[in-house]
Amino acid sequence: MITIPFHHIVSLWEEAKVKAASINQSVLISYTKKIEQQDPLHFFQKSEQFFEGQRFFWSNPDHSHMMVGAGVTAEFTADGEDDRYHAIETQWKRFIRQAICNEDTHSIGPVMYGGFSFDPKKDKTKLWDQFADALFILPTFMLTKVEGNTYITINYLSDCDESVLKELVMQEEELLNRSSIKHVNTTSIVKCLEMDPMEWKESISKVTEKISDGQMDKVVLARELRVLFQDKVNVTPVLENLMEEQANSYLFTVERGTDCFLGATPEQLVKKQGNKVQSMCLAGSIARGESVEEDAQLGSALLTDEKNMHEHDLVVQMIRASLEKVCENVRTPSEPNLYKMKHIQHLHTPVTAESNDGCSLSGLIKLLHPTPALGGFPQEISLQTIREVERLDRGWYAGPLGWMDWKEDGEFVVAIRSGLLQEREASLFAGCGIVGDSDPESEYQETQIKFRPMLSALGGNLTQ
Ligand SMILES: C=C(O[C@@H]1C=C(C(=O)O)C=C[C@H]1O)C(=O)O
Ligand SMILES: [Mg+2]
Repeated sequence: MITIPFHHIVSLWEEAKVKAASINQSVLISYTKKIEQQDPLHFFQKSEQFFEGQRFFWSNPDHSHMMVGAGVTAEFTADGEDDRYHAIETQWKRFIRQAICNEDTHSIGPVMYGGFSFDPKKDKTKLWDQFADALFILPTFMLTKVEGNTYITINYLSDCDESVLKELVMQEEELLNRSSIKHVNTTSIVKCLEMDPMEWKESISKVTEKISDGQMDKVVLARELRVLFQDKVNVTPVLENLMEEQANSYLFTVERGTDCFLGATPEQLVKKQGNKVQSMCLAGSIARGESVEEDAQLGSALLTDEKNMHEHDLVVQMIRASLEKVCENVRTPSEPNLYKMKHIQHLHTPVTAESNDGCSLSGLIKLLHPTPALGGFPQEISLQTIREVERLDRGWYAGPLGWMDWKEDGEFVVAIRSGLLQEREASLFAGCGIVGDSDPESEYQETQIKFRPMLSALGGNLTQ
């Protein structure tokens, strides 16, 4: 095991204190070191002993980029700001500009993670109290696994005491030691409560009428499933199940005290790396087949279904038009392909582009969110309709969730196929794109399928 030498921690801290005194504000010290291979899930579980309620997990679909955050060194919020995306990025830039990093950062360096609620203008309930409309965290420890290499980063502030430094080194040693930990099981589900399914179907009929009247083209309506458990849910085995079952998905977990928002989403909102920009149009859905033949039949039915193609095309048009405002060479294939997960298959159109100078990741999120895959089209009237007819508090469900590094590059997903765990309860969310010829019963069935990834990871099914 390679740990970070105490004298390095101290000498960077002393350098930071001098700088802090000269600029009259506390300075971040960020130390990154390459370490032996570590299983990120194991690290996530180990960090529970010091940082329960303060952990983060991220994996991209092919697991070539995984991150685990533990502890909170700094927090960024944007209450009352007109542009919450820009406000967060501005705070981050200022904070990072003064940071002292070790030379050996392997270009990993400090990374903040967090997310945005779906719609800050929607009336709030207590459900999402722990998740502000914009909330980002710089963790104390970050384990990063990229392209098979593993790194540990420690983030601390110049104004901490020397005793904190000693504690950090002790914690790091403990977190990285390979001693095995007790395997924990998921608890059992006592009850699943569908929140007003009849009313939800009625709201679909109302919306299809508005669409047929020509008021708008598409609105995404979501609903909630409440799950009650025997005991408090431990997040590690749930995450393990998601990892095993949900191939082709991003995995994410954000813990806030006793609440935890997690999911396995297939949907990327945007990734920016230098001037390279990627996004994804994902809309239009059908079940997976029992056999290879049935699966292929369902897939080709989806690719030729007018209703689903329309649902999808609205997303492609909007994402293209938004990116064209700030990027060159916005490229999409002319036809969607199929994107398959364990329980569902979608129409999928990948998007690539090159950003112009001055185009930031926060600017891209602002332009894109919510796309018609989660909001509707046109954007403002569909959001207004959701505010009026949807009964649930979406909170961070369907919002942008991701991370940003010290170069202001990063990746954000759309936080769907997700749930909010609160000790012995969970709220799961699923929605679907409503267009003029949507049938309430088949949209209802589509949401049933979309609940399955989370429900299955929690050890249940919809007959409970
Ligand atoms: C809204 C959700 O999914 C979205 C809606 C889809 C649809 O209606 O076909 C497909 C993919 C997602 O963009 C969800 O999973 O909750
Ligand atoms: Mg749909």
